[in-house]
Parts: sequence; C-alpha cells; structure tokens
Amino acid sequence: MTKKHDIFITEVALRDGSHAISHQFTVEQVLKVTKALDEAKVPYIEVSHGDGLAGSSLQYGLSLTNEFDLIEAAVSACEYSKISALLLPGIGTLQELKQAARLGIKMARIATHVTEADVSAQHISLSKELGLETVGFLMMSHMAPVEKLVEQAKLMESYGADIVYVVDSAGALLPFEVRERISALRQNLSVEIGFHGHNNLSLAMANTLVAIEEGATRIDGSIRCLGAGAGNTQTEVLVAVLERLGIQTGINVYKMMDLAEEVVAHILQKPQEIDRDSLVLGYAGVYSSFILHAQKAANHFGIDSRDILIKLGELKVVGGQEDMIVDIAAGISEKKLLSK
Ligand SMILES: C[C@H](O)CC(=O)C(=O)O
Ligand SMILES: [Mn+2]
Repeated sequence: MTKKHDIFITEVALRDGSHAISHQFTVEQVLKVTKALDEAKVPYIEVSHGDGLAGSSLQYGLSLTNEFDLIEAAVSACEYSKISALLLPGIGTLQELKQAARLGIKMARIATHVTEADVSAQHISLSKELGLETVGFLMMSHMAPVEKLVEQAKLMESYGADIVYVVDSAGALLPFEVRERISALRQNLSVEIGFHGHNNLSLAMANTLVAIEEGATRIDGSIRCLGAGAGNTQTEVLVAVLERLGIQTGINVYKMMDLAEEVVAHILQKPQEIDRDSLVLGYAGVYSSFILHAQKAANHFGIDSRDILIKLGELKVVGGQEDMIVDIAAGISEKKLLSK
C-alpha cells in the first residue's frame, strides 16, 4: 500500500441504508446525520430512496418521506459536503434528475446492472449538461467476467462519466476478484475508478483496501454499516484504517465515531451484523436489497428465507425483479405443501 492515494469517500447510509430501514428516513434524521457528516468533513453524502430517485413504489418499498424533501434538507445542512443522488434509469427518469439538480445535488450516480450500461447514456449526458459530477455505477459486478465489465465501463466513460464504480451489490466478490476488476479498469479507462462493497461475507473492508491498492480513488462506506444486507464498508472504521495507512481522506475520525454511536446506532432497527440471511446474500450472490423483501415473503408463506435467497441466486435474479421474490416464495411453499 503506497501513500500516494488521496481517497474521496461517499457516505451512503442515507441512501443504501434506506433499504435496511424499509425507506423510513425522516427529515429530522437526515438533517441531523448530514449536519454531523458535514462537520466531520465527509466529501460526498448520498441521499435518495434506496433504489434511487423515484424508487418509492410498491415494487421497491414506499418511502415514509418524499426523497426530494430529504435531499432539500441534506443540502440545507451542508456547508462543506456535496450531496449526491442515485438514479437507476427506468426507475428514475430525466425529470427526477433535473429536480434533484434544482434542489442542489452536486453529484449524480447513474446505476445499471453490470451488463446494461447502454441504458445510462441519456442520463449520464443530462447529468453532465446539468453541471453535475457524474458517476457510472455498475451494479452486481460479480455477475460479469472482467472483459465484460471493462466493456461496460468503457461505455459509461464514452457517455461522459467522470468516474466509474465497481459495485459489489451482493457482497459476493472475493479480494482477488476485486483486484482483477479494479486493475483491469485502471488499465483500460482514463477516468477515476470507484468501489462500493457490501459486508455479507465480512470482506467489505478487505475488498476496499484491495481496490485502493489497485488504484480506486472513490470509495463508498456506510456509517455503522447502515446499508442493505450486512451493510457496506463501515465508514468510520475505514477512515481510521486509512489514517493508520497514511492515506488521507480529510475526514475527522472522532466525529464519525460520535455520530455512529450517538445517532446512527439509534436509527438502526437492529444492530448490523452478518446473520444467516445476509451471509446467504454473499454466499449465493444475491442483490443485498432483496433481504427484507425475502424475509417478508418467507413470513407470509411460512418458509425459510434462505431457501428464497438461494433460489434467487440460482435464477440470477437482478435488481428490478423484486416481484420475482413473491413468485419464488409461492413456488417453494406450494412444493412444500405437495410433498407433505
Ligand atoms: C439500488 C442499489 O441498492 C444500489 C446499490 O447500492 C448496490 O447495488 O449495491
Ligand atoms: Mn449498495
């Protein structure tokens, strides 16, 4: 690990963490957390529904609070930090992107499944026209071979993305797989590379450090692991580890520890740990945000949520196919009844 990297961290708890609390953030929570993150000098803070702008729906989960109110509150609380919003083309549209820009976001992250970068062209180019720093966010990166990932990342770069992220949505990548992916992107792209991990296999920190070693300069974390599944790379821990490594993030680690302990811990519905369901996400390569949907369906049909998650992994179900979760649960339940 060399000291030459200057890492820019994006705190994603107020977006990825939305999945973990069924999209129930309040304006008061967002104000309190963004103000403290701003004081800790976190460069970027992402705020939106867990599934990005316009995610609030029966398919993905209804938000308690309109995300534009949350974005507006976050922007008003920040003097230093820049607010980012996530958008998945097809869920969010150009209209929501314009609305978020009007409210003062400074970065837009356009997310697609790892093999579907071509659907991001319009959104990336509008984001650039709006003067936003623009990220291409390749989700479920474990599902594509390295060559495919490079091809898709190059598409995002060609549309104008300033940064392209390897997104380990399932927390399924092993450190050597992160190494080969980041290294291949570094060799083939001119733009900055980012990494977004999930901790389902307890590898988020290790994978993040490998990504940094290979040249990633944009890193996501969620404070107190407030993210989907077992959460993301834990931001306050990452800041401390990077400080020990002599890598500057500009973030005040004490302030992050206080925020994690005194505020974010109380937002969590239960402490973030790797339980059997989140472990299965990483083990079977399943989209982390499916976990609560699968648990709900398991309760409804009286079956084991792990069976649903394993099946989702076998069928290679991807983000956007949340309705499949109930179908799969109904199928498992029917089979169970017939076998009695
Ligand atoms: C919409 C997803 O939650 C985006 C993300 O954070 C991931 O794929 O991981
Ligand atoms: Mn995520």
